Amino acid sequence: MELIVVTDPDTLAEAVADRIARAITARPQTVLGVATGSSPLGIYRALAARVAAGLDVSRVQAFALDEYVGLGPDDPQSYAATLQDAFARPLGLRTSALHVPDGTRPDLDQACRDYERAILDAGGVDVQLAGFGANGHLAFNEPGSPADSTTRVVELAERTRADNARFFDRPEQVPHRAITQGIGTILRARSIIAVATGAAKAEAVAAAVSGPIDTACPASFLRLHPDAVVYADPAAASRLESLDVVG
Ligand SMILES: N[C@@H]1[C@@H](O)[C@H](O)[C@@H](COP(=O)(O)O)O[C@@H]1O
Repeated sequence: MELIVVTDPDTLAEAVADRIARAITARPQTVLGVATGSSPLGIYRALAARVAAGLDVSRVQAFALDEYVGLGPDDPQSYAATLQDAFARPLGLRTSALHVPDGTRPDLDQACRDYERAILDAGGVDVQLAGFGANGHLAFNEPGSPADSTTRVVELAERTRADNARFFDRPEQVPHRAITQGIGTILRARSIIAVATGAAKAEAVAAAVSGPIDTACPASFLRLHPDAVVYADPAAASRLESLDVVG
């Protein structure tokens, strides 16, 4: 796994947007894997600027990593709504080009199987963007998640619910469960770009990049992938040794 430390979050966003734009230019029907949280927001803004400057995304499809159980696209806190607002609409993607697990289906296990199938039917993810949970989670794969896991319903760790409470009016509104792509699902992507900014991610980045590859830090499984890169700012990389900062 490659680690690239860039000077600041804006530089990181531009560098990652360039990388994704190059992939889309080379393959206009690129299937992107998209993440929620604060970390990718600058990247989505930088990509939207490239679309405004002429990057053609009319054939791009996108698959979200995860969704809360019980929240549908009409709920502003759902990842479906968040990704429409932050990613799909600014890039001018058709609504149908963004796929998000359906956490409102009565049969959630079937919804998970259908989501795995939809990714396969689209030809798999070409470029997967991911953030890091402060506890090392990847998508909503909490510590303990196996490397070969597929899309499934998971219980969220209390730390994850607390970290994500800022997006809700009240902490108790944060759902207890989510549908998440599994680690195995994510590792099937042809390339993976994981991003981290800020000191709150330093421990997770250090564990993922230089700790043991095991379920205690699901993000460490990225090291099993042949084409995974981590972009971090100096704060997020501060628990690692001997770094070359670029950008
Ligand atoms: N399910 C998402 C993760 O996919 C994301 O990586 C994490 C980090 O969020 P942030 O970038 O806001 O720190 O948030 C949520 O838990």
